[in-house]
Amino acid sequence: MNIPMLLQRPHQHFLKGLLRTPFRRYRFIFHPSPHLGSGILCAQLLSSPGLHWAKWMLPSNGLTRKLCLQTTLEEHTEGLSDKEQRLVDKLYAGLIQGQRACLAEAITLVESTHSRKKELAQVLLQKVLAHNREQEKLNKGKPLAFRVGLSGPPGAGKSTFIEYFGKMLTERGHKLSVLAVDPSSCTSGGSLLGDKTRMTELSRDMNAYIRPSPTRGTLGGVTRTTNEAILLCEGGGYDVILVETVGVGQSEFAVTDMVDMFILLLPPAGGDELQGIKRGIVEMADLVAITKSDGDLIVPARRIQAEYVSALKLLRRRSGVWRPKVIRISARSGEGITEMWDKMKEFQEVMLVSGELAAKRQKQQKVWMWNLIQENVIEHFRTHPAVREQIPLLEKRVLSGALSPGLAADLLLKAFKSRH
Ligand SMILES: Nc1nc2c(ncn2[C@@H]2O[C@H](COP(=O)(O)OP(=O)(O)OP(=O)(O)O)[C@@H](O)[C@H]2O)c(=O)[nH]1
Repeated sequence: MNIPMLLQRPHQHFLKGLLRTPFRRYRFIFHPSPHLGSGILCAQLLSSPGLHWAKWMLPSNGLTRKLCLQTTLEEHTEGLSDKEQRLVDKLYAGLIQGQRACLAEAITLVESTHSRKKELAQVLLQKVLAHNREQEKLNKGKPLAFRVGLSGPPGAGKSTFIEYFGKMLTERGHKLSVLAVDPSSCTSGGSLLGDKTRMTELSRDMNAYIRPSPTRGTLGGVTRTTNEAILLCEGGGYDVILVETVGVGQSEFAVTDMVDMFILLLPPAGGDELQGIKRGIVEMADLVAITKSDGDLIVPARRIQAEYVSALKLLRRRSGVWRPKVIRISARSGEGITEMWDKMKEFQEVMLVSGELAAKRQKQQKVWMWNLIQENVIEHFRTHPAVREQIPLLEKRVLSGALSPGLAADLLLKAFKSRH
């Protein structure tokens, strides 16, 4: 049902009352008078928990804008069929009881590109988030899981390390989940990262959950689903979450925005082999571990360690309480791995006590939100009818040099704004 409404300044108190009513089933069309404080109104509308659909009539030029499409858990739940409700309830119950099959199905739901499934995933996520918040309160505000990013060039020894490290953690009573981010799998359609065959023993361990990278979507899409998968794993009681990424491209940078601690694994190899490692990513590392420090490789491992110790000294400090460390490990002999875990726990502790961890997570939430907005806005722009039809021609003219890129961008933006 559509309910047209004229709002004027004296009616603001009426609006406040209205915002408290359960008007989920209605559609509201607001006609504010020109002098009405529209900013205040917008803010009130957007913060209204039940608002599902509203149209904003701009009286000056008659333009109709969809002001907001804000959906809430309550509304989603209301709109679910019995079958959908049963699915969400089943996944939620199974997930928080620690059933791996339910966690796997929940992550598949989050990764789905089907619009209805995406909605169901959001309902489930909201429930899991509420559960996680509750648990965190019981945990005296301490985060439920230690989120660790792990990156390194191909062949650095990541999977061998995860297998050893993961077994050590589960033997100590931890629950570990390994999530992979590999944007190359989006184009190639297949991924080895996080592949169970790479970590045969760990994948059989009931206290470990290994999830390969989704093979569809953009890097933005993959990071979104990985972020959501982290929350689901936390709901499932996993207290250590490793996010593994291959050391090429932008994926490691994306991962640093999802985790509490970022670890770089480097093989004891010369400069040539390490060229694939972007300098910037070394700067992001909280811990650098030189792998394969055993047998004949101990000597080169020591050399690389010394090189990185000096290199890190020159870098600007990112934390007031933690200095990045460089250690040597071997997943074959096990050397250095217990010490590595000790260092990781030390990092977590100092970051927690100093408040840097909470600040970092807050900042990450904001980055995550803006990344999603950025991706959606660009998509919206590209698919806008007025823009879409002009893109091929303008691109051609830019390529031939007949039009400057700046002017082409201006023209497209103008087309976007004029028929928005
Ligand atoms: N000597 C020695 N060799 C190792 C160690 N860890 C891994 N390797 C070897 O290094 C090679 C690469 O190891 P992986 O664990 O597959 O490396 P990765 O980084 O997962 O490689 P990608 O799957 O290509 O990303 C294998 O041949 C391993 O046997 C170690 O601690 N010591």
